[in-house]
Amino acid sequence: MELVGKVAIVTGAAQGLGRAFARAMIQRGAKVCISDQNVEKGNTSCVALRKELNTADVNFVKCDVTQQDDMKNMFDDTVRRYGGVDIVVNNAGIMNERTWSSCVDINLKGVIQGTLLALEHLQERGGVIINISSIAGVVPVAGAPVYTATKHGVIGFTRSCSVNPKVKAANIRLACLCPTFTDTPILDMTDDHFTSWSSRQNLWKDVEQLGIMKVETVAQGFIQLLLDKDNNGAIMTISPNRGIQTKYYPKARM
Ligand SMILES: NC(=O)C1=CN([C@@H]2O[C@H](COP(=O)(O)OP(=O)(O)OC[C@H]3O[C@@H](n4cnc5c(N)ncnc54)[C@H](O)[C@@H]3O)[C@@H](O)[C@H]2O)C=CC1
Ligand SMILES: CC/C=C\C[C@H](O)C(=O)/C=C/C=C/C=C\C=C\[C@@H](O)C/C=C\CCC(=O)O
Repeated sequence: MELVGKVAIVTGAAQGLGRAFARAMIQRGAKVCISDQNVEKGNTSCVALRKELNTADVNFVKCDVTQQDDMKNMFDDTVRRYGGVDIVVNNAGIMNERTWSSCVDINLKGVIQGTLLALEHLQERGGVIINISSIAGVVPVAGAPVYTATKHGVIGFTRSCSVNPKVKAANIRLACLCPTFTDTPILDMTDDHFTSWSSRQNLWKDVEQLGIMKVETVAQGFIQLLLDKDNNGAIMTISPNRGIQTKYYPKARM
């Protein structure tokens, strides 16, 4: 029960990896706010987690990460309910090369907004910010250039925040999680998600090459990243062929 007394927020947690991250933290004693733009799925998942884990320490808040008011309300509601925040997981993300501007709004700007609000809320008692990137944040992906740009941006932003002296002085830690393909609805992509300069077929070749991991496998890596107290600025990749690898980039030259 390593997270007893801790309060966590997870965005995009109505399903998929976000719900798995929330479950794993609740199982370790944390009180968790799950948020999502999908109210129906969010409420259903909240009820299911309460029943499955026999706890009342999970609540759902509607939050579209592209809406600043929603984001602020998510934090304020959590502080009102649980007295503070210790862990913020900026997880919400989509794969859509056609509506590429909304992909940037959700996958990158949403993570930036969530991180900036988290830094404000964690200043007093410190804490951890885990931003969900992807292996597409580390390697080029011909089939999904916009998605890849957002995930590269998440890593650059997170690492830059991690080397800020103010962040270290406030006892705040930031890290990125970079899994490869994992069995969630995001994989239910169709050709409508792509343009002539991206390709579902091309991306699916990568799926076939890399394989598809179970959500539980990625959640194990997430918990390992969360509980490692000395990994500020770390990038954790998780893949079928190389397992969990944590990388530390050279410190920035000031
Ligand atoms: N499943 C995979 O193969 C991989 C996923 N990822 C990343 O993991 C994160 C979670 O993805 P999955 O669980 O796989 O996808 P998913 O599609 O199962 O879940 C994404 C969740 O985000 C929510 N969401 C979408 N737009 C939102 C918005 N504007 N505001 C708030 N919530 C919103 C959706 O309603 C959904 O519940 C994403 O950032 C994704 O890029 C990274 C590597 C691999
Ligand atoms: C359906 C798309 C949904 C989500 C995409 C997700 O973020 C994702 O995992 C994307 C992966 C894209 C991979 C593309 C190319 C892979 C190239 C290979 O060379 C493998 C690269 C690195 C492997 C790293 C390892 O540890 O094995």
